[in-house]
Amino acid sequence: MACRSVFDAGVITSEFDKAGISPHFIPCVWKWVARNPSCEWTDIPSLPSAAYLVLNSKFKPLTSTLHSRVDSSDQVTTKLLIKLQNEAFVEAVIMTYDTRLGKYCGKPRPGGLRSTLCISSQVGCKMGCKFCATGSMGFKSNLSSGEIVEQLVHASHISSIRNVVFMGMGEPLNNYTAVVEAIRVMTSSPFQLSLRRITVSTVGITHAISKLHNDLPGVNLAVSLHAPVQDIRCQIMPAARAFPLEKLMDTLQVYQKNSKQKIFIEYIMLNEVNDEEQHAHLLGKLLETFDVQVVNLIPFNPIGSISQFRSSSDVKVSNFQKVLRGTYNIRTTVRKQMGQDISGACGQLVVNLPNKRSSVNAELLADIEDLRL
Ligand SMILES: C[S@@+](CC[C@H](N)C(=O)[O-])C[C@H]1O[C@@H](n2cnc3c(N)ncnc32)[C@H](O)[C@@H]1O
Ligand code: SF4
Repeated sequence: MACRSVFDAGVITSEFDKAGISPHFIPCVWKWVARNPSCEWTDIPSLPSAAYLVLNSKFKPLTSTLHSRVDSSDQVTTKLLIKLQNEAFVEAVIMTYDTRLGKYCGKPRPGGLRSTLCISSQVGCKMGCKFCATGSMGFKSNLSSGEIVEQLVHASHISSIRNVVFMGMGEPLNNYTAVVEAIRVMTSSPFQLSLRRITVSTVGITHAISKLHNDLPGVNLAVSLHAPVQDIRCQIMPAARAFPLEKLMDTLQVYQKNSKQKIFIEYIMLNEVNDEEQHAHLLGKLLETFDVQVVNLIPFNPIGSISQFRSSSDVKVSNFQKVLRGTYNIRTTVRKQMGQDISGACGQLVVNLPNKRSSVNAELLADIEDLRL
């Protein structure tokens, strides 16, 4: 039987419990592994002897390996290709921000560093969005909570990670239990990230959005809306049939009422699909009663022959932005293009080999990071 990751919190808690070992020892194990992923269990001092037996028989320090790493030419973006125990690959992207220079920077000065990590929650995705290469893969497997946390462990050996965004491969709310468990581990010792610095991006899985605030109060929610009306949403995002726009907006109203948190809205700009002035007005009206942190207009990243879409012209994107800002007073940004030379762009990945294009969206990280400043 395959060994489990020690970062699978539920599994290690239950195994320790069965062996009569206090759960208080778990953060100690995590601390050692986070510091030194190739440690031997016997390196960890002061554990009860039963703990060494359990660790030896059931767990590996890390179940995934860092297969390769590619830095962008400006060294702002680093893409990690991580091999899972089941031989599948996922990607994670690190972006480094220099707080003193006030921009993403490849050569940060000491003390001015903050890094954001974009991670994957699934291999492939069953949501099938027509503009997304990950969607075209279909669903392959869910990551365990440990495999999700291990992306943070690998990345932390390269950079000091301050923010985490679930905007890599997969639909995080479609792997809800593992994602919630992983976030709880990330916010506890030794990682101790603040929930405020973690963002979950979703296509709009309504029943999961309803639970999110209770399970993770304070976590940020980004919604990939992409159309202001149901029929366009259905054309480009098959999941909209299962999670209709009206239901989604009702769910978001309740979410905001309960959480008192602003939401991030993602809107991919697809030529002659959802990018006309009338769509901007419909979107503005749809969002009028919401507390929106920002609408991110995302230039479509071509995914070769997989998709029939084209990116909207700069003029159309700019007009769209003007309507949302001018008429509806909604903070609206246009996604920066980043990490292109290492294929670190939104939705472009079908991961198998190191040089294939990436689904991890470096531009999104930039927008989220900008808003934290
Ligand atoms: C890859 S998804 C992962 C998170 C989640 N499944 C979601 O859809 O929000 C992250 C973001 O990338 C966007 N995206 C997907 N394919 C894209 C493409 N080809 N060009 C630009 N953005 C894309 C998605 O719409 C979403 O807003
Ligand atoms: S955009 Fe998100 S939900 Fe849609 S197919 Fe890609 S990963 Fe899945």
